[in-house]
Amino acid sequence: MSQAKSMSVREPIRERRPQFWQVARRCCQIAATVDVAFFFLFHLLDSPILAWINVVSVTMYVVAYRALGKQQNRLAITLIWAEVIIHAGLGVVLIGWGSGFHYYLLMFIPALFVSMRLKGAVVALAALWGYYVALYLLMWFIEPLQPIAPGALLGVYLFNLSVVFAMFSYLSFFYLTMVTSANRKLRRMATTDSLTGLFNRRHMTYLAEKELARFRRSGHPTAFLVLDIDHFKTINDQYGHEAGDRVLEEVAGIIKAQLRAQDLIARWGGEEFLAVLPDTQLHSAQASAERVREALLSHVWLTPSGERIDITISAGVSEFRGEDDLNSAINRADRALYRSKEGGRNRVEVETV
Ligand SMILES: Nc1nc2c(ncn2[C@@H]2O[C@H](COP(=O)(O)OP(=O)(O)OP(=O)(O)O)[C@@H](O)[C@H]2O)c(=O)[nH]1
Repeated sequence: MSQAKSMSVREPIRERRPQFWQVARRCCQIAATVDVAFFFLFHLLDSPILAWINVVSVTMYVVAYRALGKQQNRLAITLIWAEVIIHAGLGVVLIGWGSGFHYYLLMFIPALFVSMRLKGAVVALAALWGYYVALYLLMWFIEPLQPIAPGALLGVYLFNLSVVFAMFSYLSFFYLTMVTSANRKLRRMATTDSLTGLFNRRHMTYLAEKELARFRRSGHPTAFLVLDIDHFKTINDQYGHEAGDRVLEEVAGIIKAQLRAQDLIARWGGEEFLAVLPDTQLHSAQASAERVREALLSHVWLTPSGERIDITISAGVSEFRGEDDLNSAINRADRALYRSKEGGRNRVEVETV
């Protein structure tokens, strides 16, 4: 029962959005620095209460910063919330709405959605809105308790506005960077094979179809190589799956190194690779396949335990023909590959009919 319960415990917030807590830590540093500036500013403006409030604020940010470092996120976020809400409220009540202290409350809007689940964020947002409006209405009915000179008020307003602008810009830039890198990662995951880094089958099919369309338009020759590691099962069986994986990675690297930058290379199946060679005639493609075969043959292959092993590859070569669809061109390369295997492996065969 207790185990079932612990299995259903929700994932801690930090693990869901680690970058958010990183930026929250940075915000604690910035906010504490701003509060130190406020301490001196309000002393100069002869507002000791507002000045000493900042000592409390800095202490709260320091504790929140340390709590974030220890992954005590709930404590940290409570402290940050309390600091901003009380500080903004006191600032407005003591020197007026014109101080611009209320702008700091708005900074919570994006942070709420990133740090909470949707339902909690909506409730907190409603509460924040209520507090903001209540503060505004309150200042309609009362005068500031510790007014400062109009020039000083303008200075405080401009300072607050500038800090909020700077912090929003920082947060926006941070989110933009995060989204861009997440998109890049997703695209990479959707198009590449995670083990070898080559294109995956789905993306290769898309790219090869595009090459086929280009071939139909321009008639430029386009060749196919299907490459298959020989007796790969034995490597797995004798040295383990992990050793097999390392071989796949290295073979992928060698194929890539031997072909041109514009050639498209994919992991087509378990130990099978497909390369599409644009603007390449059959005999050149055959020479490329031979180059790959020889490079693999002359490479020194070592197992994780340092044992030397032989790795060879067989290949089949074909090219697009006028009436082709993608499958028929690949099938011809496959048949040529089959002849390589039948003929003793470690060979390159070219399509016949
Ligand atoms: N380590 C590892 N092995 C894989 C992976 N994908 C497929 N395989 C293995 O690749 C082996 C392919 O075996 P077979 O199809 O019999 O081919 P082969 O042993 O290379 O024999 P020939 O192709 O006839 O020379 C199988 O044992 C699969 O389990 C992978 O991602 N990692």
